[in-house]
Amino acid sequence: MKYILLVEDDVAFSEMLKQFLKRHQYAVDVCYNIQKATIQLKKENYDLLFTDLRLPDGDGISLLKQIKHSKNPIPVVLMTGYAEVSTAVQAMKQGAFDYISKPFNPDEVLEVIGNALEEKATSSLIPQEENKKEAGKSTLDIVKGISTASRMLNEYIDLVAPTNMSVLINGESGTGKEVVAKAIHLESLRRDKPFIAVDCGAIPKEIASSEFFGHKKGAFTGAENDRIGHFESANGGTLFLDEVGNLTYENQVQLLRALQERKVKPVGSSDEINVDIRLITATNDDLIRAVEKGDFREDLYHRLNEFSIKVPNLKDRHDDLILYADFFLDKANKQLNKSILGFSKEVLTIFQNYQWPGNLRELSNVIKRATLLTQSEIINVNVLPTELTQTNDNKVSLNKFSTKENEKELIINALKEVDNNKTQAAKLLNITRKTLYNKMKEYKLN
Ligand SMILES: Nc1ncnc2c1ncn2[C@@H]1O[C@H](COP(=O)(O)OP(=O)(O)OP(=O)(O)O)[C@@H](O)[C@H]1O
Repeated sequence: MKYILLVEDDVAFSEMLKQFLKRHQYAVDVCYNIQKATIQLKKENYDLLFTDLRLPDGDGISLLKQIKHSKNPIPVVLMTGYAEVSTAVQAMKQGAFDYISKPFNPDEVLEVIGNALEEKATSSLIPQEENKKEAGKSTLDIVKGISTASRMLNEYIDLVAPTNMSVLINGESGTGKEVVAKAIHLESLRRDKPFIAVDCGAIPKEIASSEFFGHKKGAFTGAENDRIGHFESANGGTLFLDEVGNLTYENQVQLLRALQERKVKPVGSSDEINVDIRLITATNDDLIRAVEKGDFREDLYHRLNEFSIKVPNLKDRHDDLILYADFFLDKANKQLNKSILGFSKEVLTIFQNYQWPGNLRELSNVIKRATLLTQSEIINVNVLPTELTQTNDNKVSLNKFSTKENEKELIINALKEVDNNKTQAAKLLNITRKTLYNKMKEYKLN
């Protein structure tokens, strides 16, 4: 199985190309800019680089130069627009294997890639076994996202992670608050120490102090053995308290004391234990309102909120949706031992119109269920739960998409909505940029 790095900033187009290549037995990773591609090239042994010439942070030729100067050069194929053909020819003089100008047809892509890989196989001195990769291999456990909201979130994570500051994570249910907390821990100096996650909403208030600070055998009825509390378990590492707004007033006082004194005393013990923990908390309540109402201690609130991070709702991460869908499909395929290739166009339209009240968790569940129910290669509308297909938004837009007469009107509306940005409009319409251009020409919308 040959392993291709695809570098293309048009998310919908790159996704389509990736699925197409996967269907033809290639393993593909996608990057959207040069910076990410440079990191990937250092990390993985690819057989081929397939890159757009124009990228948000430079041009594909700089990647070509890097590869030519590396120890194990691989073939590079460039994608170009019509107007860039002369640049592509220059690139070939600098060592690119070939270029392919957009719009291109699928057979052309397969032919150029096939030729480039064949050339590599005959000229390469590296034993082929070393280059073998598994289908769809991804080294990422989570999706970082490329939407503006995700970029800001990732920036905040990168900034605060190496510090020792307490972080309060806000966000609706299922947005990924725990994943953010884990990411902060893994990027911190405490990454080799424990990460202990505690759901405060699930702890009965009577046993909360024993849960947090531990207890001695016989401290209360039922305490049959010594027990270590979460603070001690997390010593040296990170303690993540989810649903922190659910703590009783009494538990809030105990928590504040432990944080201020950096010591805990197990229930029934007279000895104090020194603890060094970094605290990360999460809530989907409005803690400021809780403070105003007197339900949450203001001093504790400030102690927890040295830095705050808001995790965006899935509906506000529109540009990430396909990435997440693809990630959850790969995951479901592995868990259920299936090999479904992707989603039908209608399904992607429904995904993009739906509001996702349950956020990433809901998307993940919907895809897992659909993967289980699907018997063909592609996930179709019939395996989606009714709450997705019965919403007014989706009824209207699906009808509209399926009738030719409305197409022109839809394109005009989409272009208006995104200030004539063709890439964004194509994403909204769930068609490729090239199809959008063709349709605009057909309807004389230039
Ligand atoms: N960046 C990400 N990449 C991939 N999967 C993610 C990402 N963020 C969250 N998830 C997945 O989404 C689901 C919900 O995430 P998580 O449990 O972190 O949400 P939460 O906001 O803590 O939820 P709750 O408010 O219910 O506690 C999980 O299955 C998680 O693995």
